[in-house]
Amino acid sequence: MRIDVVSIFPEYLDALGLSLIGKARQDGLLELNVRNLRDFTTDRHRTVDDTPYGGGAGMVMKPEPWALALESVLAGAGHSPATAEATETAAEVPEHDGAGRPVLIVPSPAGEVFTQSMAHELAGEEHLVFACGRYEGIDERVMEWAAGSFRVRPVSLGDYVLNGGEVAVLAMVEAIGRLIPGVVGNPESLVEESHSDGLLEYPVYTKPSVWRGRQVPDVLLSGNHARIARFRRDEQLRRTAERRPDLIEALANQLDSADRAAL
Ligand SMILES: NC(=S)c1ccno1
Repeated sequence: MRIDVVSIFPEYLDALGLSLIGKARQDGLLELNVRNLRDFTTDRHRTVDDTPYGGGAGMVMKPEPWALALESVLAGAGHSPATAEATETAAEVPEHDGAGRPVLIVPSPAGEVFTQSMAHELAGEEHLVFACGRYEGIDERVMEWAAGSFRVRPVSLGDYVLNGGEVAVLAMVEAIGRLIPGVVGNPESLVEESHSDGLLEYPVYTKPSVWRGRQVPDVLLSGNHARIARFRRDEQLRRTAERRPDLIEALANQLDSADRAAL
């Protein structure tokens, strides 16, 4: 997978050189390129923002530096940018082109919510591009223009506001990157995770069996795999009902009688 990121704070993404994602890059499983949006400005002050039309507080990111930066991303990946005249909106781009176009992910509180399911979906893509907005956001015409060459997806980590998209990109690249085959040493560890089956994960324990007077649940020391599996499923259900009742609602018709007994 190829990932391109455009930001006015490229050093924010340095953390993606560490740990599993860093190793995946060294192993050639993941290519990551970071561009500084200011390198695509033309004035002495490398200006990337201006006042909003219609008034209001804050500043808006200018469209032209973004278009130049995204055209550089396309060129770097061997794509030819669609001309602005060729397509006014994504709707005008033939569907079969969609599969070939990179996904442009724009972190925004106004986006669709990022989920584990979306992470799996995006982990199957060949080329992801992340546009890190700052200030009050990016001129909307950039997303309209980009739809001619990208599948544009505004995405939110959750219902809160950050100062920019960089922190969201760190989270999404980690969530997506770890799902790429070969990145996580033991793929089995990806199976029983929170949200992998629609439930929160069960509690985990390790040695010593008694720690500061607290005993590991006996069933986990029993060696009875059926009982252990039932205990873990019950803990998942209990935790999910307690912390995320919305997820239980979504699974209501999939729970069997043993599951319901745990709630
Ligand atoms: N909630 C998200 S992803 C965000 C991006 C910028 N501000 O908030």
